[in-house]
Amino acid sequence: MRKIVIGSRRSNLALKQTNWVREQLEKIGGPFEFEIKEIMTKGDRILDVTLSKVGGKGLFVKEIEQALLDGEIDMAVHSMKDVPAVLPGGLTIGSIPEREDFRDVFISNRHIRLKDLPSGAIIGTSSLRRSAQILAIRPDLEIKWIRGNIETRLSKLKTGDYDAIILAAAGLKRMDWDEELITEYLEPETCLPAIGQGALGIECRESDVELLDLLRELTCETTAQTVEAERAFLHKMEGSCQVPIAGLAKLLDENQVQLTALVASPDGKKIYKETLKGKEPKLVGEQAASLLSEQGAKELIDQVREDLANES
Ligand SMILES: NCc1[nH]cc(CCC(=O)O)c1CC(=O)O
Repeated sequence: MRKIVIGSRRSNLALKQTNWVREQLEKIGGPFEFEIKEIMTKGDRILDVTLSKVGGKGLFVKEIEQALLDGEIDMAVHSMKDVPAVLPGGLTIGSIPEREDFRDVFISNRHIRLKDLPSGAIIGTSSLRRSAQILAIRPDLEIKWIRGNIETRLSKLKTGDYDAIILAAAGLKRMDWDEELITEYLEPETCLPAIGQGALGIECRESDVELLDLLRELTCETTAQTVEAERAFLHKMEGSCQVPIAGLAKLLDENQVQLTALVASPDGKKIYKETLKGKEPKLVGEQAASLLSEQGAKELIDQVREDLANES
């Protein structure tokens, strides 16, 4: 009997996701037992700085990856949208289970839909991707940064600093809070989701063949292929969370993958967006990146990078 140690962030959502994966693996069975080890990451500790300024979403993942490399844990369950485009050497995503809802949602105590908000209303988000796309359709709204896990954000909404907040449907659905809170789903035409949004990824050591065999059983091929296209775009675009970047792929009947990819200026005034399809997910992602780059997205990204370098 091998004991497999699963590393997890301490947030309720992370633990919920990790426990779900554990249950699925236990159902598959085999000579394994599982233990969950909680890890406090830097991203969880630093709550007072804009996320993009302190090194981005990768913060949540880095320390867990180090624990994998050190052999302290054997696997970790991530939200794919938090996983940087490039993994450290020696690690791999062993499984991508079936995707939850990929959409963002609108949550407010006073208003039902985004379009109901009066001019000057304050939206809470710490995502450049969300703020750029919302400002593109509602330049009259105000964006105010908000940090913390889902519970923290919901309580900040209650205390009245914000008229509405935007969250991912997937997190709320996994917590079973969707029915009670969601009054509007933002379709991808309005707010294209983050790359990998709604999908989980299970990371482990490349050399752990035994575990990889087990994890493969939990993979959803459709999700894996669509997320591959999205992440190929992210990688080729050299995107970070310092630039509004979004992407959503779906599988068409003829076994083709169709990807909609977006890069925007932070104020939402300039939006590069294309939809393209092909048979090879990785290629489709890379083609999308080339196409948007040619149109001017590359300059936009370089400009943001330069501005950041000058700031610090
Ligand atoms: N940015 C944090 C984050 N990372 C993953 C999710 C949950 C949704 C998912 O699995 O994609 C969330 C919360 C949110 O954006 O509302």
